[in-house]
Amino acid sequence: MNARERYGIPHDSVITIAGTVGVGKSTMTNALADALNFRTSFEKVETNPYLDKFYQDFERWSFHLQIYFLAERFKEQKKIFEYGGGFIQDRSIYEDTGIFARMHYEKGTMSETDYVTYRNLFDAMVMTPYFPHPDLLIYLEGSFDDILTRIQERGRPMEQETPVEYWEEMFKRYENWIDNFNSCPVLRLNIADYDVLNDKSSIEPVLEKVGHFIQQSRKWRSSHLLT
Ligand SMILES: Nc1ncnc2c1ncn2[C@@H]1O[C@H](COP(=O)(O)OP(=O)(O)O)[C@@H](O)[C@H]1O
Ligand SMILES: Nc1ncnc2c1ncn2[C@H]1C[C@H](O)[C@@H](COP(=O)(O)O)O1
Repeated sequence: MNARERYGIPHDSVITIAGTVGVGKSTMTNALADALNFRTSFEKVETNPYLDKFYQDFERWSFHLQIYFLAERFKEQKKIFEYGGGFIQDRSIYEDTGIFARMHYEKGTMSETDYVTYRNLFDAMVMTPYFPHPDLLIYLEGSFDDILTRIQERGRPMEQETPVEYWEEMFKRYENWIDNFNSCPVLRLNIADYDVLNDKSSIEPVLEKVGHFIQQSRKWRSSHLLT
C-alpha cells in the first residue's frame, strides 16, 4: 500500500502550501509530492520578469508584479482543474491579495486606484469554475529569526538586500492573516517540528494529519453539499 492509500488521502486532492517568504514552502511541496506521487505547481522565480525590478522600486513595479502573479497563478489553477486534482501547490492564491497587494497598498507602495483595479480583477477571476478551493491549506510557521536565516542562506540577492523591516512587516501580517483565514480548511505546522531535508521520515506525521484533515473536510463538504 502506498503512502497516499495508507493515510486515506484521495487521489484528486489539492493541497496548497502557505507561509511567509523563506519558511520552507517549496521544500514541503516537493516532499509531499514525492510521498504522495502528486504533481506540483510552483511559483517560477527565475523567469519572473518583474521580481528583481520590484525589489529595487516597489512603487514603480508593485501593480505590474501583482498582475503578473495573478495571471501565472490563474494558469496554474486552470491546469490543476484540467488534471482533476492530485496537486501540491507552492503558495496559495489567497496570499497575493491577503498579504502582498494589501501590504503594498497599506504601506503606500501601491496606489489606491491600482489596488482597486487589482482587487476587482482578482475577485472576477477567482469566482469562476476554474477556482475550486483547495482541500487543505497547510500553513507553515516558525520563529522570525529562523525564517530570516533561511532567506539569507537561500541566497537570492534581491531578498538578501531587502531591509529586514520588510520581512518583519510581512511576518506580522501573516500571523494576523492566518488567524482570520476561513476560505478552506487549514493545517498549521511549525517548522521546528519536522525536518524533511535531513530526516525523510518526518514527513510521515505530516501525511497522517493531512489524511485526517482532508477526510474530515470532505465529509463536512458532502454533508453541506459544497464543492
Ligand atoms: N526543514 C528545513 N531545514 C533546514 N532548512 C530548510 C528546511 N526547509 C527549507 N529549508 C531551507 O530554507 C530555505 C527556504 O526554503 P524554501 O522551501 O525555498 O522556502 P519558501 O518556498 O517558503 O520560500 C531554503 O534554502 C531551504 O533549503
Ligand atoms: N503576490 C506577490 N507580491 C509580491 N511578491 C511576491 C508575491 N508572491 C511572491 N512574491 C515574491 C516573494 C519572494 O521574493 C518570491 C517567491 O516567494 P517564496 O515565498 O520564496 O516562494 O516572490
